[in-house]
Amino acid sequence: MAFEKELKVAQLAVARASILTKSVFAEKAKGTISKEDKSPVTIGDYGAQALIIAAIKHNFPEDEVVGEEEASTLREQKELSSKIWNLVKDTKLSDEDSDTMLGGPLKTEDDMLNAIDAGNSAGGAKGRIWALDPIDGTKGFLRGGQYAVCLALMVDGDVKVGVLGCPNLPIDDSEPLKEDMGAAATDKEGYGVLFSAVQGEGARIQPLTRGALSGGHSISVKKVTDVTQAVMCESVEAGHSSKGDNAEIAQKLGVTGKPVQMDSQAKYGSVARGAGDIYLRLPVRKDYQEKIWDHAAGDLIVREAGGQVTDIHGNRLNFSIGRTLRDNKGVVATPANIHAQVLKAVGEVLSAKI
Ligand SMILES: Nc1ncnc2c1ncn2[C@@H]1O[C@H](COP(=O)(O)OS(=O)(=O)O)[C@@H](OP(=O)(O)O)[C@H]1O
Ligand SMILES: [Mg+2]
Repeated sequence: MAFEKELKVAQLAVARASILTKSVFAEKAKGTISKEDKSPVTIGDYGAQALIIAAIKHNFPEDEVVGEEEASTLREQKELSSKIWNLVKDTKLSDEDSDTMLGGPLKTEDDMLNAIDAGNSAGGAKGRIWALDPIDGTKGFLRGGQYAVCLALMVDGDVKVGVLGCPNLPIDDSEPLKEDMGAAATDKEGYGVLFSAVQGEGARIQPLTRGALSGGHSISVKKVTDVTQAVMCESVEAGHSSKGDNAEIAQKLGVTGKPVQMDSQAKYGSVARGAGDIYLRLPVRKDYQEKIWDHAAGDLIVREAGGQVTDIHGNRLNFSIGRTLRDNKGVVATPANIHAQVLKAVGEVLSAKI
């Protein structure tokens, strides 16, 4: 097996960071984090980034990380920083060996800030670079809906390992897809999954637990024989993907069901396990460049599960040119057997608008 250690570190680091995000949400639900704070997402984002980067740096000191956050403002906000530190220092997997593999707990608040700042890679086509989104789907996280802790390893610009922690997706693959499944406030029975993929070795899912991660099974996209029955997933925010274009494309394909709206890369995970079939991300603003941390893990997981992922022009997502996907526009993720058909409909609808 290739990238065995990288996969294990990524899975455990994402699981540990997911635990932190759940504690933050629980504090918010209890009212311990006051409303004026507006900071649950900041706390979760910074805390999860610190934990994951510390784990990467412990195991692979030479690797670079493209992380969504940086700590310069946090260094000036002492109160916020110590709040985050209080959570970070106490977040553990229940399995001691696993924590040890991640380098154990962080030692000082300064270590935490330095770990956050180590996510400053410019990305690119050379070497080993991790792409990290500590909380993707921030709005979903705040609502107790879908969000994801996302980590991918790129080698020379090619995604080799992808892991998505989705604390609020159901463990049961066959549960029909609906928005806001689960509640992040608790370790609710039956919710929380970890998707992983290694290039060339398929995609897997396992329950996202506090203990050592084991078990699980391989997943694959659903082979859609009749596209009119396909389940489409789309962003919640109208500003992130055009709802109108999505509806027109659905109509062109004859899709009858309503699209399921969910935040974050949980959409990629859902397509990969066959709970959803088509994920379209249709540009709203011409100038917006998608960020690599919003797509790297999901792209690999869907492709390894038998799906195809391209932009709206049919080009593979290009993770090798920096922190953004500036060569691409939008995303079309589907089972391989319907990708050409969906892409054609996307092209027809979007070209009519230019
Ligand atoms: N204008 C525009 N167009 C496209 N995408 C944008 C745009 N603005 C932001 N973002 C990024 O969208 C990430 C969340 O994507 P989602 O698919 O989860 O969207 S949604 O929350 O369901 O609307 C979100 O990631 P998070 O910030 O981690 O939540 C952003 O990086
Ligand atoms: Mg994101």
